[in-house]
Amino acid sequence: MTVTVSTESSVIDQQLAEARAAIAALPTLERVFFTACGGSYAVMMPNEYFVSSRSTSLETAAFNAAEFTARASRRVNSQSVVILCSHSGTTPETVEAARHARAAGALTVAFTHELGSPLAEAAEYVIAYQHGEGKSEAYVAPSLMLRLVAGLLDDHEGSTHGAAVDAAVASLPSVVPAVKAKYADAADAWGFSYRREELIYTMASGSNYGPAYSFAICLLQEMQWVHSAAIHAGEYFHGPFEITDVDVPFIALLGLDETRAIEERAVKFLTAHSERTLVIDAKDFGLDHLDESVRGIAAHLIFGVVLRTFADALADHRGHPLSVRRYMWRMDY
Ligand SMILES: N[C@@H]1[C@@H](O)[C@H](O)[C@@H](COP(=O)(O)O)O[C@@H]1O
Repeated sequence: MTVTVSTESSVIDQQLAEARAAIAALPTLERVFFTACGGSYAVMMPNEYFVSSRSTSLETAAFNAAEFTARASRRVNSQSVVILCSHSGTTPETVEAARHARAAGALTVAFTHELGSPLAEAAEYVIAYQHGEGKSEAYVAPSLMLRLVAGLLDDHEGSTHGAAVDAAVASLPSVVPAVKAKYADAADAWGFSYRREELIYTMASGSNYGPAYSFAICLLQEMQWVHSAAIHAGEYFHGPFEITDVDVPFIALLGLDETRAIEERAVKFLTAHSERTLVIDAKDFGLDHLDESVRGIAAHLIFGVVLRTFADALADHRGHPLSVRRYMWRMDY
């Protein structure tokens, strides 16, 4: 059995504080870019939503790392922060994006599980998040990135997101086990019922699009070899709703952020025309204790956990472990 050793939480707190202080010390900050690949890119999406919907002065964008480098935007410069993420720290596109951003004069902050990895070497600041056995839900990549971004906004604009986000993240170690237990039976029943399904779509908007995207491309396509696509709930009525039918499976997310009405409109149509829709509503996550100002942006942290519970159940009933790959990491590509 592989034992995954994670960095101590006190060390991670120090890394987070150092990265935040370095960003605050920039003479001018105009832009925050987020870039990564695959599941790590999906982690970026809610953070781009957070900056975009809350900031009064900063430009922001999230890119696949290969495209970030290929675009070679001249707006990536000394007035920019570039936040990167790679679990392994070895994904070549993400390492290259860090080198590119640094050469362009941007401040680079990398989230990775692997200290000493090429990405950790390439970036100026590194936050080594926890993963695997013994991890704390407060110290995984999505939680830490949200804390960094809230702190960045507070430092730059005098906002007060940090305390509420920190409190939300600190509550995760108690919220997550309860949520997992709550969905265990539903996930098992869904996994059994959908075990022979060849195609399952996902749908969401706003800060929850990232988890929907990650479930479609990482868990269904990569890890289960099930056809899928993440459909933006606002885009649903502009093409995708034509494939809706009684027997076409969807997982539709209802979040708590400003875009919930967009998701509700799509779910209303979907459930009227399909008998195979699983709706996961963040109102059922038990997040009422969180400050209302951050409940919406915190919900994606729980969607990730809940969707993983469904993926574990599906993998179990399909007899197809989530670790199996045909091509990834097995050959040159
Ligand atoms: N599901 C993801 C993939 O989408 C990603 O390509 C890969 C490398 O990612 P990272 O750069 O985070 O190591 O890891 C995971 O398996």
